[in-house]
Amino acid sequence: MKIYIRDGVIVEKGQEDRLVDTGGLVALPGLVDLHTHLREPGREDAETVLSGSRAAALGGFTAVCAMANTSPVADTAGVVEQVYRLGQEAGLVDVQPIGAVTVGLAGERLAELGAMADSRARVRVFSDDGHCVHDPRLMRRALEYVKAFDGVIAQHAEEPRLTEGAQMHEGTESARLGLTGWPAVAEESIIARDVLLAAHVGARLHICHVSTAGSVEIIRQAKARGIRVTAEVTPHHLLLTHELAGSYDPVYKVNPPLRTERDVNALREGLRDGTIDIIATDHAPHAAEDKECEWAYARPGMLGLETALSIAIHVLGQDWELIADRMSAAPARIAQLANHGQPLRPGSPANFTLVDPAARWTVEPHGLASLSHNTPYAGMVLPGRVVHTYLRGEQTVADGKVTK
Ligand SMILES: NC(=O)N[C@@H](CC(=O)O)C(=O)O
Repeated sequence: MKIYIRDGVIVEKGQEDRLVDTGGLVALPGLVDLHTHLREPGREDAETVLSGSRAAALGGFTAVCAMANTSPVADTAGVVEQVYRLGQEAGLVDVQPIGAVTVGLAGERLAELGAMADSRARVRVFSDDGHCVHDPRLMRRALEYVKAFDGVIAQHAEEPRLTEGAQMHEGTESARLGLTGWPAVAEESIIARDVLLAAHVGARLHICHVSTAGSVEIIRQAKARGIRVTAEVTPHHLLLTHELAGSYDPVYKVNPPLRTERDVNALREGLRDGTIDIIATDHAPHAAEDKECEWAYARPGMLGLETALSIAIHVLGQDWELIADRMSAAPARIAQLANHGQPLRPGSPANFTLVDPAARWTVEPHGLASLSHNTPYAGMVLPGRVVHTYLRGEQTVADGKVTK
């Protein structure tokens, strides 16, 4: 297949100023991640906008949405503009900042949602991720506010009173290990409440990192009723289960926690039938001091950007149409990123990635572009490798190496 490009846009044959021959590689629209932690400003030892952009490009992404739980929190126009500018300077993927819903993620007062929406960063997705917007009145107000510009509230669904002291999924394994559990109902009760609030307000709600079979069922029913809810699942919740906590290796500690095989199967089914709209990485880099310690003291979170596509291929098979929808078209639509997610045809921006489906590679934590090493896939042999990535016709990854 040949892709003809002019001024960063795909054109008809004969109009190009540049030609890319895909050879035997699979061409996918540039992947879009709705849930990335870039850690800048504040924890540049764990990740920066530049290092995270490198990891993203190597993973086949052309756009990432940067979560707001930085330090300072991205709760003002000033901070979201800073992150946006850093993304432009890195120039490897489009970095779209997510704004906090509440000031300082404290869950008490609404942040400057309108100012962030009107800023140069043009924020459309708001999230207190890492924290649940727990107060139902505040959640209602946030939904009402963003409805005016068809924005979306991305909820980290966790009833904090049910997860106090929680270290892992509440079930047979937590009982056996003697660790406090994070019950499925802590997630499901917030999702149930919030789909009703979204229905009441008529605004868009997005559920971050869905992890339980019960959550999938609530979202399925809400969609059947016409409620404007979308949902994401992470690669790790599609593959890994709670028994891994038995190793006491904190690389497996994550929020929400790894669940049961039954949950994994329900998440896969939900992703296939469209109940779950997208795969989002929840790329959560942590410095060694925060991760290479005892389980109880370790921060939750796992790397995801550089392995997401391979895990998707591993879980879904080489279903390129499904992968292109769940990892590019649908997340671009939810985040209102008009220049991403389009099919590769004349008129679309030349954002794409070329993948060798036959390649297998071994995950080496210190060989990744991320500044942190907390991948749960160390030593695993994964299918599918990103060979080249293009952003507006410019190569960001060439022969598996980032160009900047
Ligand atoms: N997903 C995670 O396990 N961690 C996230 C925040 C969070 O959701 O706790 C992080 O920022 O590290």
